[in-house]
This record gives sequence, C-alpha cells and structure tokens, in this order.
Amino acid sequence: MAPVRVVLLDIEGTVCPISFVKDVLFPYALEALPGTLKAKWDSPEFAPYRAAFPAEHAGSQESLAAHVRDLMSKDLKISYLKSLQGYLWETGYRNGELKAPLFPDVAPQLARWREHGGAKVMIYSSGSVPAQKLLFGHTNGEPSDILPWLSDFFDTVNAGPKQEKASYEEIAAKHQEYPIGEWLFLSDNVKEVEAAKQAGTQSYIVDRPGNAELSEEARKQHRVIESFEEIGDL
Ligand SMILES: CSCCC(=O)C(=O)COP(=O)(O)O
Ligand SMILES: [Mg+2]
Repeated sequence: MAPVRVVLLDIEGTVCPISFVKDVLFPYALEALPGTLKAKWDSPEFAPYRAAFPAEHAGSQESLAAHVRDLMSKDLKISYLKSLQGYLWETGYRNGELKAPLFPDVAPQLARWREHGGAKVMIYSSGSVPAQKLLFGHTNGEPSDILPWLSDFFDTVNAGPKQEKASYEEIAAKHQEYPIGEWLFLSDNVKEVEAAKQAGTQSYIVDRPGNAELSEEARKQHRVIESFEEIGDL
C-alpha cells in the first residue's frame, strides 16, 4: 500500500453528524431565507447568489424562496443552492448560534497528522467552499477555529460532482506534488468512495452514528472505519 500524504475529507456523515446538517443547518437557512431576501434582494452583495439561480425562479422573492424550499426538501446538492446556504449560515456562525459538532476523534486526529507532519488534510464536500470554511472556523472544539489545519478546499464548483471519477482527478491535478495513489479519501457515501478509487486514490467508508446503513456488498468491497483513530499516524 502506498503511503498517505493527503487525507481528503467529506464533511456530512464523516466529520460531523448528518443530523447537524438536516436538523440544525437546514432549518436555520429556511428560517433566515425570507428576511434575507427582503433585506438583500437588490443589494450588490446578494446579486451573485440571485444571478446563479435559473431565471424562471429568480424573478421574485416568493418564487426564489419556493424554489429553495423545494430543492432543500429533496436535499439536492446543486451548486447555486449550496452557495446560497453558505450565505444564509454566515450570521449564525458569526454570532455563535451555529457551532459545528465534530465527531470526538476528528480534531485530535487532524492535530496528530499535523504534528507528525505526515499528511496534509484537505476537504471535498458538496457544501460550498465558503460554507466549509465557516464550519471548520466555528467548531464545538478547542480551538474552535481549525481552519489553519486544512490545506485546501474543494466543492462541486471547483472540482465537480462527488460521484464522478473526473472530480478526484481534477483535485489531484491541482496538487501534482502528491501522486494520486498517495491520497486517502474518507466519506460516508459508497458511490463517492467508488468514484475516488476509480480515479486511483485510496478510499475508506466512514460509518458514523446516524449514517445510512451500509450494504453487505459495500462492507465486502471497501474498508469501513468508525473513527479516524483507526487510521493512526501517517
Ligand atoms: C459544509 S456545508 C454543510 C454540509 C452540506 O450542506 C452538505 O451538502 C454536505 O455534503 P457532504 O458532501 O459533505 O456530504
Ligand atoms: Mg457525506
């Protein structure tokens, strides 16, 4: 097995519980939506978020809000929705209402990998890069801000969809100092793990409390870990 020089991490279901996203972040965004649309609709700050939506849904505050609610009820990972969610969460993270509950092994293991200088840690999530930075900048740990521990951030805009092999090739191509076989991608999603492996990375499934049940087939085909401690020093 090649050494691991980059650990590439999924977020939801891997570093924090799915319930934080579904039961805390999503309701926060839906609650903030109407007031934000009212306050920011014509502002230059909001213009890029609004312009990214399909024109048929961006004509009025009501139609945009209805479209957002519809997409979020289906948990669709569409780039323009994920960008807007990040914008809606910003106030909550900054005023302390939102704090990301990382699984207890996550920050200590990231710190260990950093101390040993063994592996860089990077993020690849369907959540937008700004939303990723808010999350890792406002965790429930000590220190709360672990952004300095992370070397790069990828989402569906700068890398592509997570279930496509080409996205992992694209990410690795941005750090050519690390051969793709020396990347380890960790995710709760079997299809993402399969795409990463097809691209040539190492990849394990992370099985956390609250995640979807894994099939016997997935357990046979892939290494499954329940904690980053199982990876040990790199
Ligand atoms: C970092 S934004 C919050 C999580 C989110 O919206 C999301 O879609 C996470 O998806 P992942 O690819 O990390 O499973
Ligand atoms: Mg995930």
